[in-house]
Amino acid sequence: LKTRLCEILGIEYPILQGGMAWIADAELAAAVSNAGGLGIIAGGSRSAEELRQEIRKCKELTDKPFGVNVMLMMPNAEDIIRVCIEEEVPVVTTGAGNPGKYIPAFKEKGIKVIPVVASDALAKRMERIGVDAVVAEGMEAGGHIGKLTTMVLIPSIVRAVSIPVIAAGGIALGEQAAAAFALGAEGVQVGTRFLAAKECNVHPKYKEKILKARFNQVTVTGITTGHPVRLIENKLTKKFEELEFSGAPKEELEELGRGRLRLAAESGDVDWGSVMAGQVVGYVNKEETAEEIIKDIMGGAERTLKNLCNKFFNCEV
Ligand SMILES: O=C(O)COc1ccc(-c2c[nH]c(CNC(=O)Nc3ncc(Sc4ccccn4)s3)n2)cc1
Repeated sequence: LKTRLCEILGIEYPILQGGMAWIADAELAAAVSNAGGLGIIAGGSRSAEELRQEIRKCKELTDKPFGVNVMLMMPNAEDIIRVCIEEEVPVVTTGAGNPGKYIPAFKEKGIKVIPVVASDALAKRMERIGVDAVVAEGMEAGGHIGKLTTMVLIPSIVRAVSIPVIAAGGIALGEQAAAAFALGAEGVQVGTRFLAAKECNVHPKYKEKILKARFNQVTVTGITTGHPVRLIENKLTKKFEELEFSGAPKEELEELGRGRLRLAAESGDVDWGSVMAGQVVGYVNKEETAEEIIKDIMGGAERTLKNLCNKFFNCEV
């Protein structure tokens, strides 16, 4: 199963691993890239120099393309971007903001840029300034989420631009990837399922929560603050919901949420940390290698699309 994205990024399968802050490091990214996808190192949770070391480590672990995810709202975003350019990172994905002013510097170095877009207006602006593809993330995703589901969001972004659209949010199985391709996506970005990869170095207690979580244990906090976050329910979410529905001021709620992802991902405090995860967490029940995950998703997507063709149109593929 090949799409334009494979040629543009030089990857075998049109599948990206989400550059999840505090979770995605060089080891996970290299394993995903070695298995034919695009591994992505989180830039949103490191100093510029720590990122430089992570990039160099990734280059030792794989000679395939890999990416760095830049969280544009981070205070050190410009330093992170400077290191990506100096280290000639093959691909940069960006989140939580408009990377417009950095595009010329990336393009001058031949660095591919793939922003997450929050609307078709932003998608059109990004295409006009020359980004290589866009990620459209549905609210099934873990972490900070938007308003629209993948099923609703993807066709609108596909119609808005002619560059490849990568679907994110609610994709962990081959059938879900096939559905994204049916909606017009030319790639998928997977987060939650790679959290449970053998090569993912998130704290074991976080990984255990992912493997045991059921669909009805995923909740969203912060809807009233305007910064909704999807995560697995625990003591923190119950405390947050109490405060939220007792009319606590927005600042108090935001303060409660600060630094909690690191607490869960690094220190393994899964009671009072933010155990961010997407709605698909109920399907993620065993630890597998990045290669097993990629082969399962891409193999499943191909099988699903071929079965649909045979079942509905009698074609013999
Ligand atoms: O028009 C504009 O300028 C605004 O543009 C945008 C606005 C929002 C977005 C956006 C929404 N979602 C995403 C990508 N998804 C995410 O970024 N999901 C996240 N989950 C947990 C996170 S934890 C964290 C780590 C470091 C700093 C802050 N938070 S980030 N980007 C993209 C562009």
